Order: sequence, then structure tokens, then C-alpha cells
Amino acid sequence: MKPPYDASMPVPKAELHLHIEGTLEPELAFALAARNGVDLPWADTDALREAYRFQDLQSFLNLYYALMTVLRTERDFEDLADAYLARAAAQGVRHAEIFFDPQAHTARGVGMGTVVEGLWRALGRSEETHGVSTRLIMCFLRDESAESALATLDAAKPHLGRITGVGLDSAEVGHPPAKFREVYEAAAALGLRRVAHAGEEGPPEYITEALDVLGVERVDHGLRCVEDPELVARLVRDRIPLTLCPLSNVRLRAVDTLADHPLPAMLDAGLLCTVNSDDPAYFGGYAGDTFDAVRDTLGLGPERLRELARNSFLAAFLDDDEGRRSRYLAEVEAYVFP
Ligand code: HPA
Ligand SMILES: [Zn+2]
Repeated sequence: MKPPYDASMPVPKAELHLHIEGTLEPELAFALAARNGVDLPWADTDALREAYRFQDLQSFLNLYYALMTVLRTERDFEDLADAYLARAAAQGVRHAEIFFDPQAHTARGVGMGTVVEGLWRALGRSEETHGVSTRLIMCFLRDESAESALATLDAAKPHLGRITGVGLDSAEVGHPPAKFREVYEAAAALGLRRVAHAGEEGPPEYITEALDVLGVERVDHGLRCVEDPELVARLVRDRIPLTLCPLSNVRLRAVDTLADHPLPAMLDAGLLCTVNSDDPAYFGGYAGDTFDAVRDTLGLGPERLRELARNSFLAAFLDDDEGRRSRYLAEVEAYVFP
């Protein structure tokens, strides 16, 4: 295999918090709209980019769900994933655990099989094409019902060979993790790994509930744990990984500016932090851009950046391939920061 990066490339890393629908760049959205005869309410890509000024999570989600209506066919999902993997590889991503939101597609008549098999067309050959290993994580929309989540898990059963785990995303406040106890129990019984968004906009109690009630192994965001010292102590003690998304937190106004982000203090506290891009087409940066931003704005030095890269592989769902994890970790330790 040709080396996917050389010493001039960014530090090797895993991306663990990435919504594939959030990688839909305006240019691809307009191309898919033309291919599928979908009318978009924006005149052009510039007008669409103008709409990327978010007040909070919900204002982003409104646009995110509106734009993804251009995704219709297996080929659309394949093209979307291929474009992401190419960008990720160029930014040092060696392993990507990719979220998708099936209910956002099945609700408008696009079948589960179209979504999963379309994504798989790109993911299944990604090691050869891009030098990036992948996992797929199916998210339930927490502002939909628990019954809908159960039906979604049921619809995914023919495709479980492609799916490593389940997650929980969309509008957080008012939709506590416990609402999804039953579907997480069913997912665990099927051998699926469990993660959930918690503590992005929602309170620290949602993080505790995701751990205690849903049995999650990683917390997506988890930012608001810093408000609860006992919870921080627990996360440190139990080595629970947090998939932080600093650029997302700025764009969705969870923090005022990147300089205010608690990442350095969270690392100092001993939390197992990773940094990720969340919805890079919307939030201004892919994985490498995110590492660069925290280096430049938060003043993280080489050893902190190495720790973040190391953590990304430690927190990855690579338990079925420890040899690979070891090789990735060796790449991190051998990396010479410019
Ligand atoms: O950052 C996010 N939070 C919750 N749901 C989401 N769905 C896509 N991105 C996000
Ligand atoms: Zn997210």
C-alpha cells in the first residue's frame, strides 16, 4: 500500500465524531440537486454559504436537514462519503468512525438500504482508495420518538454487517438519554457499540444518564461535564473518551470564541479528550483544520497535540483489530512535529 502520508503531512489521527451528512459541501449539494432535479431555495453556493450563520444547534439543524434532501440514490451517498474520505485522508485521518442519520432519509422515502449500501460503496474500498479505515455508526434522532428509533434499528437489521454501533443526535435539550433506554438495550443485545451526544447544549445530568442508562462507551461532545466536578472525576477515573468538536462549539455558540474553549483545562484535568470536526462543511474545518485551530488559538504544543492524536486511536472502536490500533499508535509516536 502506498504511504497515505509523509512527514510533511499532518499528524495521523482518527476522526470519531463526524456526521456524513455534515460533510455535504455547497458545490456537491448543487451538483446533486441538478442530478436529481431537486429545487434548492438558494440561488447559488454563495447564497447558501451566507445562510451558515447559526444561533444555536436548532438553527443549524434546520439547514442541515433541508440541504440533505438532495441525497436520493446510492450513488449520492457514495459520492458524499468518497468526497469526505478524500478530504480526511489529505488532513492526516487514518481511521474514521462515521455517523449517519437514517431517519432523516427514510422519513422522505429514501430507504435504509439505499443509505447504508450507498455509503458502503465508498467505505468498503476506502483503505485501498484513501488509506483510511472506517466504521459506521447509526444515529437515532432524539427529537423523534422512541418507537421510531426502535423501527429504525429493526430496518437496519439486514445491514448490521456494515454497522459497528449506534449513536444519538439532533436537538438535545428536552430529549434526555433515558427516552432511548429500550433501543439501546436492543442494540447492545445485537452486539452494537454505544455512543451518544450528551452535554453539547444539554446539562451534565444528560452525560451521567447516557452512561448509566444507555451504557455508552464514549460521550459525543460532553463539553458541559466541566460544570460538574464529580462527573469530571468519574470520566477521568473510568477513562471515558469525549469526542469534542471545538469548531462546532464556536459556530453553534456553546462557547463565545475558540480562545474560550475549555479543551486545555479538560486535558489538564486528565480527561480523555479527542478533537473532531462534527459537520465540517458547516463549521469551517475538517480534522486537520481543527487540530491546527486548537494549536494556533489555544496554544497547544506538540505533546498535547500528540496526546490528542494518541487519544483518538485509544478511543476508536478498533478492539476487533488491535494490531491496526498498535500500528496507528506507533505512527503517532514516530511523528515529528514540524
Ligand atoms: O452537532 C450536532 N449535534 C447534534 N446533532 C447533530 N446532527 C448533526 N450534527 C449534530
Ligand atoms: Zn455531532
